[in-house]
Amino acid sequence: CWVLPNQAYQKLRRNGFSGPTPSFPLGNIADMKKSLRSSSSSSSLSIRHDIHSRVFPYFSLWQKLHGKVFIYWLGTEPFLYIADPEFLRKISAGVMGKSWGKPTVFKNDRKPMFGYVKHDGGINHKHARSVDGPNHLWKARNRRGDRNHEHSRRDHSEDELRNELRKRKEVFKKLRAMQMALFKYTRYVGVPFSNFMCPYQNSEAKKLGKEIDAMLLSIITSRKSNVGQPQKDLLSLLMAESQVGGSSEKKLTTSELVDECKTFFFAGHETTALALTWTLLLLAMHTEWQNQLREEVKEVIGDGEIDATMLARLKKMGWVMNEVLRLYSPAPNVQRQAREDIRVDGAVIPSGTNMWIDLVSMNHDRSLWGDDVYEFKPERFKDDSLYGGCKHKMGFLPFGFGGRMCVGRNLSMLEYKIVLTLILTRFSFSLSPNYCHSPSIMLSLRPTQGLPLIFQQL
Ligand code: HEM
Repeated sequence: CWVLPNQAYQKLRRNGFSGPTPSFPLGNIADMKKSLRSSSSSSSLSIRHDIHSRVFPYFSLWQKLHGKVFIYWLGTEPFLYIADPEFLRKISAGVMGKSWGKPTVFKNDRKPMFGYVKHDGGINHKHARSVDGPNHLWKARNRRGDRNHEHSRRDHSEDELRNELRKRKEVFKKLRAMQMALFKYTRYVGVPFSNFMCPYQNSEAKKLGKEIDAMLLSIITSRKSNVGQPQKDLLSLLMAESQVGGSSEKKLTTSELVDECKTFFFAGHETTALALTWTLLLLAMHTEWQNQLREEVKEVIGDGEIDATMLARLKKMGWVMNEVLRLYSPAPNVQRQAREDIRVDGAVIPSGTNMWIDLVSMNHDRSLWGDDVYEFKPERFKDDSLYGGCKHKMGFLPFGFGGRMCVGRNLSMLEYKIVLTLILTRFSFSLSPNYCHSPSIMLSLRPTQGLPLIFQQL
């Protein structure tokens, strides 16, 4: 618990990395909790986008004392904190995809959420294909002019649909409850025997995990037995994709399908839904951008049916999405674990080192973005659609980087544009006077007090 991590820590220190002093067995967790408590008491009516010191107050403080690269401790696990894109470039330059893993310390804690983390040696290739698969199938369906979606829905017996919808709602409710339970529990990540510190949350998460698996299993099994009456939704597309070619290598097992569903909720649904949520906030505050996007949708799509090629032509909407991901990145950090020694500027980051890359800090770094860093300015992506004028190519990583980059980025862009198009063509919206700006991290970056909006039908 202590000797090995401490040896790793000493190696890092010898290589010139400093950081806040840890104590046994919590590491720096007590300081982190204390600083969070004082910052979270400050939900406010004024909306400021410089959120770093609010959502990561401890990192913001330690940066002032130790710079943009330092060591801190989660329990008995040392983490190398990184908010310097040049340092990140250097350490990732010579690293092959397989030499990066996810910190093992998170593996067990998050198991009820993502069964797939067992494939830690790299992205599960079946998984990657199936996440991108719906995208291809969606395009293919539209190319073929197959518009039988509604039709096939009607074919499906009403009772079965109702039954499945009820189960799906229940699954979502339980997944959300599991997230809350796990969030409290994972605050003691890295602390030896932390299972006993939050026994209720821990057993609750495990219980919910089992219930969710059983419900998803029953949905998949009943889908499988309904040959010839497919629903055209993501699960069916995944199931169809897993059958394509029919070879056993390509097929997903039922338990892999269950894992995929959970991944879609946490890695896929949550992130895209939050990107849309923050977009609604920013568009409610900037009605000129609401109007610009509405105009663009009118020009590109008109009254016709949305298809993938049209979505690609919604350029301004793409800028808005990027600017939202910059200011309010739903995935606020990226984690890595070195699987081999990494050499950087004569120093060595030893194999096994955990790394915590702070995306919120880099997205709000004045030295990378300029004096307008806290302003909502989608036009910064006009001439530089990938980096928005960021002074460093590794300074804007909303979907991560390298071999472990988000496998759902294309899908999320499609979902985002479809949903936003549907909202913009039906409603105009403004911020409710009851809105309280309360961004905080609960695994993802969320408005903890919700986002009340006033909608007006167009
Ligand atoms: C706005 C939406 C999204 C954002 C901001 C986002 C962001 C991220 C980030 C930052 C990572 C970590 C990458 C890394 O470690 O380098 C990640 C990983 C991942 N994302 Fe996304 N994501 C989004 C949507 C989606 C969607 C729709 C899916 C589809 C299911 C998805 C599936 C995944 C998976 C499976 C991984 C893990 C990859 C691995 O470590 O093997 N994401 N995402």
